[in-house]
Amino acid sequence: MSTRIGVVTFPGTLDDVDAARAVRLAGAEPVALWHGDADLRGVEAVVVPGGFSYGDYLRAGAIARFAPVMGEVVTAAAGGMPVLGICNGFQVLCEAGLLPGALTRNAGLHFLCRDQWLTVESTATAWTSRFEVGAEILVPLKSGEGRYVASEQTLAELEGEGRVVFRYTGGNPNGSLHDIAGIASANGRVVGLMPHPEHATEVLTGPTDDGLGLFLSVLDSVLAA
Ligand SMILES: NC(=O)CC[C@H](N)C(=O)O
Repeated sequence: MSTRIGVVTFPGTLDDVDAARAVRLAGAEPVALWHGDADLRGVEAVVVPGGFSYGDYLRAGAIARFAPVMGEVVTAAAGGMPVLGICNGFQVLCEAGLLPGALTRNAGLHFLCRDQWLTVESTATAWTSRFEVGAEILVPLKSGEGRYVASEQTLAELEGEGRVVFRYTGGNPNGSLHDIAGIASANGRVVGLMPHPEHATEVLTGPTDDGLGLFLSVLDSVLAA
């Protein structure tokens, strides 16, 4: 029986179809999770995908964190379930308190849409174990509120505990502090990143298939649990 991985849909989510496809390409079974249902349907990991949940009103991710499904995601994460937040999903995970810091307007105040090089800084997470530390990967970036900020103390903790998972390389596109593109929770089970690995799972449709490694990694972590 294949691993069941939930993919959350809020009003305004755009990237749930690609996230489900990435899950399927990795060999797992995607399970649709509706924002209004406080039910994770027996999944073993969750992806919170990108888009414009609730139209980015107030702040990107600020309303989505109150959706009934997010209460279940927070509880499951506390129990060690792997959770991946991509772009708007990363914003939602920060708003929900599963990851520290916040995503703010890009330094240039423009929405950016481009392919972006990242360095994998940590393989000690549920979502990056299949990579090599220092690997450079190319995946799409498309966001208006992608500038990662956090207090000096939080940044020092993230750096000191090896929880910066992805860093922008070849230029910082949005002014993120410490060039941070993605971070992990203290136990390495929850990861959020602004660029989109689910759009880079096959060379036919993405710039590379570099993003597939995240979806393959989580299968190892679920099997090992
Ligand atoms: N691609 C996305 O998920 C975009 C996230 C959010 N709407 C932003 O513009 O920052």
